[in-house]
Amino acid sequence: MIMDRLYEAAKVSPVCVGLDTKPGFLPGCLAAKDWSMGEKIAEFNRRVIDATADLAGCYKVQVACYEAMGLDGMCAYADTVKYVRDQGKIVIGDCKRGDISSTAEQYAAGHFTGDFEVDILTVNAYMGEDAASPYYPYLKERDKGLFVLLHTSNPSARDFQEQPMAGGDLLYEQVADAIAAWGQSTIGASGYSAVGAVVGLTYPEAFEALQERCPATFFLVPGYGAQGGTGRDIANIFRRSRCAVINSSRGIICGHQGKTEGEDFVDYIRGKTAAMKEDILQWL
Ligand SMILES: O=C(O)c1cc(=O)[nH]c(=O)n1[C@@H]1O[C@H](COP(=O)(O)O)[C@@H](O)[C@H]1O
Repeated sequence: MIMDRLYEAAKVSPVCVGLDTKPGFLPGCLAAKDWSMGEKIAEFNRRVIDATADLAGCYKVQVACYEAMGLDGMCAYADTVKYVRDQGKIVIGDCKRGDISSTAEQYAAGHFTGDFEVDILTVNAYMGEDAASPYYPYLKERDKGLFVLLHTSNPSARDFQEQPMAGGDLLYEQVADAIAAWGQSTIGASGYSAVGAVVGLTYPEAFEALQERCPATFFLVPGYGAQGGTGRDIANIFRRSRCAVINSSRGIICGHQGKTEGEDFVDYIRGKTAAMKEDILQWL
């Protein structure tokens, strides 16, 4: 089961390297190549993956960065997710899809099979369960997983997600219970279900309460680094349970900026990945 694999990988390293690769992040040595932008970005990603594979628990590829470049960018996306899987590593497609069921069925087919096949997909289920259920058949039949948006990392997360509901719970607390229920029939040997949740590291108190409330939910936790989260923010949770992977994108893949334009750019990116792993594990 995919969350069992992710849990085992995360015990070795909870670092999720975020491949939110934008043209401005390329070092001069790649930017100068006589290739399409998509080809340069795919090569950058391959080199980052090669340089960090022994330090990273998994990778997350943010589709927006590739969609913004049109067909050339989507070829880079396809190349990148395939390359991660070919290395035997787990890849999360960060697409945050959410739509009525007949459309969600198409998103599920598009991201769990074919050119864009990933292991785990981020989905937005604030439309309700029928925005998530079309993905369920793939969880058991193709060993796929979901990370459902729960309490996001952005400052405006409070606008709606923290609104009180009739029974006294906040909206995101009700969503947490729903995510736990949706995953109930897919709980694997590690005790986690194939339906995980996204919780921002920028709200550590909410995260601690959610972990206690949902012990069978595995978490994708963005917000480390560029958004201000640190290893200390996850320490209390990781002392109880290794129930999460922590994503950093800009904080890792921009590690070379201002330092080098040369082929050694990967050394800086590797250094950032190692430092993040150490920063998280030092508290355990
Ligand atoms: O689903 C996500 O990964 C996500 C959810 C969330 O609440 N906040 C959040 O930042 N993300 C994603 O995590 C990544 C964070 O990037 P950095 O801030 O550069 O580390 C981006 O790909 C975001 O789209």
